[in-house]
Amino acid sequence: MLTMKDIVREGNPILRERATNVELPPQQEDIQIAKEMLEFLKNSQNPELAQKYNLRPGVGLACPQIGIPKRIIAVHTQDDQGELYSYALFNPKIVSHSVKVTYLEGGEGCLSVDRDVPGYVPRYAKVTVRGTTIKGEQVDLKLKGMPAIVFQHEIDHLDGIMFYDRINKENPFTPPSTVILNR
Ligand SMILES: Cc1nc(NNC(=O)[C@H](CC2CCCC2)CN(O)CO)c(F)c(N2CCN3CCOC[C@@H]3C2)n1
Ligand code: NI
Repeated sequence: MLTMKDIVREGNPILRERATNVELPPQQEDIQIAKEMLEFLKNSQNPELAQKYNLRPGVGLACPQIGIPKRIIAVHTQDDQGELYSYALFNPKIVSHSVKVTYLEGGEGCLSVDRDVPGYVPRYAKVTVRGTTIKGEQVDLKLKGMPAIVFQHEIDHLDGIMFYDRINKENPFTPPSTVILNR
């Protein structure tokens, strides 16, 4: 099982590289990686397991964060209606998005960043993400709210972008012109 020792931290150049597409249909090796990433997120949200294995809680994970530069992400989060979004996706990409942007009121963090970086991280309020599931099906996920933010954070990792790259340098708490999500 994946634990925090498997998570590379900022300073590792892999976090600044563009990850490569995986071969489709997904091969067993990549399916295994995707499953382990999703399992890590579930474990990290289980109080007993998180404490037992000293896991930082996570709702998303990108493959470069475990030292493998492949375009694989895992997301395990709920939206504000409490609906569960639990996906591992191969070669995900944003195929459309809203003009509107939103922010997590409390800012963002990252399992690869062992420090607080305050500030609003602008994200599209709505996105359609296209990718391939573990079953090999292509899906178009229409997302808003927390799931939309998580998928954008993870897809950024595949392009070597860290959340703090998007914080306004002059005024990190630039008043958002749109809805603010409560974390
Ligand atoms: C928002 C949040 N970010 C948590 N951590 N950071 C992460 O997931 C990073 C990715 C997220 C940072 C902002 C957007 C994506 C990891 N990243 O670096 C991957 O690239 C959380 F842990 C968390 N929640 C709320 C839901 N809760 C349910 C019960 O279990 C605990 C869990 C805690 N919400
Ligand atoms: Ni991250």
